[in-house]
Amino acid sequence: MDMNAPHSAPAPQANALRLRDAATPIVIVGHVDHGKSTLIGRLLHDTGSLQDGKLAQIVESSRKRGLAVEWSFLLDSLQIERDQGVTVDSTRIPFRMDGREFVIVDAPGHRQFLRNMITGAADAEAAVLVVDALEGAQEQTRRHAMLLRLIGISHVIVLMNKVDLLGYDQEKVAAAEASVRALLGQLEIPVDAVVPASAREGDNIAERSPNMPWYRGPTLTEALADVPAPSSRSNLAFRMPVQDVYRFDDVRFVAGRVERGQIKVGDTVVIGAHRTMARVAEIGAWHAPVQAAAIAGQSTALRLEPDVIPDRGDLLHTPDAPPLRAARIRTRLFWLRQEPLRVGESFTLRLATAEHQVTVASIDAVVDMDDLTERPAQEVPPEGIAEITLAASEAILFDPFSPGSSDGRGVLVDRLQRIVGGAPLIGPAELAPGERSIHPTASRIEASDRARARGHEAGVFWMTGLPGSGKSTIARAAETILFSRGIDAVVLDGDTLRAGLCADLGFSAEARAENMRRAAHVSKILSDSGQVVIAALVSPSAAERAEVGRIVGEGFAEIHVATDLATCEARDPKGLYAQARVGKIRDFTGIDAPYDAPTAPALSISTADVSVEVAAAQLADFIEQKVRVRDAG
Ligand SMILES: Nc1ncnc2c1ncn2[C@@H]1O[C@H](COP(=O)(O)OS(=O)(=O)O)[C@@H](OP(=O)(O)O)[C@H]1O
Ligand SMILES: Nc1ncnc2c1ncn2[C@@H]1O[C@H](COP(=O)(O)OP(=O)(O)O)[C@@H](O)[C@H]1O
Repeated sequence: MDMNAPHSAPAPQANALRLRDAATPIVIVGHVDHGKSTLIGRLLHDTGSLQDGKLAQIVESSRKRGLAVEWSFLLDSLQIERDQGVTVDSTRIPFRMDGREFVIVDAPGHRQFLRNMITGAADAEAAVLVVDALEGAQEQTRRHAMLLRLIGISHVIVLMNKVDLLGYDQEKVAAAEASVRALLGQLEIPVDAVVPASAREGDNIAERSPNMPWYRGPTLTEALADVPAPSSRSNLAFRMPVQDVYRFDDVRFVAGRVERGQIKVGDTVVIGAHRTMARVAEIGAWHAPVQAAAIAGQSTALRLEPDVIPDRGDLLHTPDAPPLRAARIRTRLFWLRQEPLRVGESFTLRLATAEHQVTVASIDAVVDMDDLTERPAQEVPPEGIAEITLAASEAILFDPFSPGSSDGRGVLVDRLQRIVGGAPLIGPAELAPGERSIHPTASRIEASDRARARGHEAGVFWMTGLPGSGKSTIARAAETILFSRGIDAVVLDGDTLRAGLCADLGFSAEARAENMRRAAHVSKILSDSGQVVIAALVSPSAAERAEVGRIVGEGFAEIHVATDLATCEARDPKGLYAQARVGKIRDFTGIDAPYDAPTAPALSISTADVSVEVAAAQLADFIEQKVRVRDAG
């Protein structure tokens, strides 16, 4: 049954609603070459979990012939199977131990690891941190350990690997263990067990090693067996995100996975978004034994009375312990995009089966990956970690992020459906004194669709130059030329803005910065709506112009109207230079206020050397070449 098909007609298979025990996801991490792959191969073999009989045979026959088994080859074979699409799930390797199911979340590279961890592919309950006993903790050991802490993995088992190379020497192993414990202690990561082992030789993996009689602690599999199973979440308050609603013979079933708690026939549930109440009349009971209850980790289907119809994404909960409800949410962000994140950007927040439109209302702190301290910042750097506030246009139901569970594990998705960040939700965002609760909305229209409709892309062409350099004159002339070529540009002129929007501002450095900030935001709004913007402001400070570039983002181009001071002063179209020279006007740019010329403008026009017509044509040509949508054919 396609669980993603909306309200699909029934084609029930007997196992569609088969209730199964939840597997315990574990993630295996560690510095490259410290033995991760070998460990996975060994663990699968020693627990008899190699489903592919051939692989097991190869292992056995090479052992019988006295050949060393390269355990990591096992993993490579699995990888090849996955590449060929043989294995359905590309990141999860199941294995069983004493009747209990585990899933190894295979995360080859660092990036992949991070992505898997935070997208919820790895609801990892526990992590095995593999450390080469010879080399001790390395840079990646440290980074992975920090991520485990930030992600909130609650059970960490350290596998001190390759102790055969230390001759199983108790003292040497103890020294290596002490250094790893010191590192994890520094990072305040509690450790369930430190297991001295050799994945290659099989010491202390599934079998107690005869080579280390001095070791009294658990083997790796014993340590894993101590990790609480996900079903222990069945004692928490009931939550079931609605995956879909199915109809069978006019009977409707609400399908989903019980994330926490349990539900029995006869219980009352609340359908989160609308706060409607209903009674559970039946639990997943066709082509399968009738269930009286469903518990955390099970996929199930409920028949409700009255027959209410929740939407995909609604959260079912019990009335006594409701989830939090907030439209502003403090979020820990694992940012995956290659460009920085800035305030005002909008995304889809995916939370279990729900999707909400959210905007980044503030960036509250960025985590320094070297020492885990938090500091204020304007933006989140590529692949950075931060605390941000997300604002939605409606209240979102959620339980705060809790390690090892699916609670509050949000993911940010951009307009192209790319996952750009993991966003564990921490709690409702308190408004700081004086702060207003704002919930910006984002357009649903794609920039590419606007460009197609208008015949050109958007852009912000920011002209800077001394008073009288010719900014306004050229901007207006270029506007006319562009219009005749089918490009509708809008001119934001300093003098014009100052007559209205910025009428309250003077010419101090602060007032100019504010003037530019406003003009930048207006430019941004206009260009987001597909407009070509020509801004003509003195904008004397290079730092403030850089800030404008940040506000506008993509499509910003700095244009220097590089007319020299003498020429501007000679022109003095408004007589302001003359007044500034005699002190009637103070802080006049070029006379008694500074002007930082751009060092690398996208275009430079010196009107001292060319006519208005030529200068305007230069500008219009430049803009047209930047924004014109080229025919694909
Ligand atoms: N003290 C002082 N310094 C600079 N300019 C002055 C000043 N006082 C008035 N004017 C007139 O205001 C226009 C500059 O406004 P802007 O908004 O472009 O300036 S800024 O970017 O905020 O620096 C500028 O217009 P343009 O000549 O079109 O540049 C001036 O005519
Ligand atoms: N090549 C040229 N380009 C632009 N302006 C010129 C040129 N030659 C002379 N001027 C004159 O210089 C003055 C420029 O003033 P303005 O456009 O208001 O400058 P700004 O907006 O930079 O203060 C106008 O009076 C304009 O007629």
